[in-house]
Amino acid sequence: LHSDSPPFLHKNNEDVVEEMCRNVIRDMDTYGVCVVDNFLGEERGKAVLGEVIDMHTKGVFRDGQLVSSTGRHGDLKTIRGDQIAWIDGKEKSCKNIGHLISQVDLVIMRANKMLNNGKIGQYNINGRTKAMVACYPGSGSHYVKHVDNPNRDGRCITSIYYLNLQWDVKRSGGLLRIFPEGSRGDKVADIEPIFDRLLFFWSDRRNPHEVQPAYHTRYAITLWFFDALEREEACRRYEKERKLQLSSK
Ligand SMILES: COc1ccc2cc(-c3cnc(C(=O)NCC(=O)O)c(O)c3)ccc2c1
Ligand SMILES: [Mn+2]
Repeated sequence: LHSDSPPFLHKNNEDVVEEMCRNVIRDMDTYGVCVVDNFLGEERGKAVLGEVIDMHTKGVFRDGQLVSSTGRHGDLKTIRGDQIAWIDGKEKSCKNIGHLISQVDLVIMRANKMLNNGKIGQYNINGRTKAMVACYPGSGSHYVKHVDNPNRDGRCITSIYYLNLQWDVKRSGGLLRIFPEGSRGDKVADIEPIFDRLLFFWSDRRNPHEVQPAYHTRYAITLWFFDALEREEACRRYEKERKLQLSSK
């Protein structure tokens, strides 16, 4: 699952990107999950972290809070404790986040071209969401087991870049646990949200996952990549539902 990538300075070297793409394709085909460590290198990684911390300090994050009153006494149990901000990477105060996004794009679009005549895992990736910068505040915030794309909304790959220096799961929690489908609970993928780690996994029901309670501030940047066909069908469905709702008013 782990493929160490060489230091950043060679990153733009064609055959290094090529090699990384082959690892991503191999791991996605074999496990549906892929981890690339030292993705940007320490200097660039810290520059991205600096921009995220600045955003947090400026109060840019909004509660991603989804709550449900599941407790008997109607107490509100949080489903999701993260705070989020959407970034397209062109903002002048986010040029390092913008560079991270372009590097992840490079890997995904190259992988998309390389195998299965222009598809990765039978997908044809033609777009993505903006970057979701997420902060789990250290107060035991967590995210219950969920599937990112349970109903074919077009997202096929979840890509998460972690920013947490000297993160120790034993002390700080915040482990991402993926329960790959058909693993009958005995095989899980435990991903520590460590600094400069890039993670890919299929966004659909193949990868239910949870974020275990975090006891220190935990930062991550997520991009979801779209499969052209699934996205087009989802938008068509959405358009039809919208028209139905409008006509029934
Ligand atoms: C309707 O608007 C929104 C806006 C943002 C949303 C973000 C998530 C989400 C999904 N997954 C994770 C996750 O699995 N993180 C794993 C990790 O950090 O290691 C996460 O942090 C956040 C879900 C629904 C949303 C709906
Ligand atoms: Mn998720």
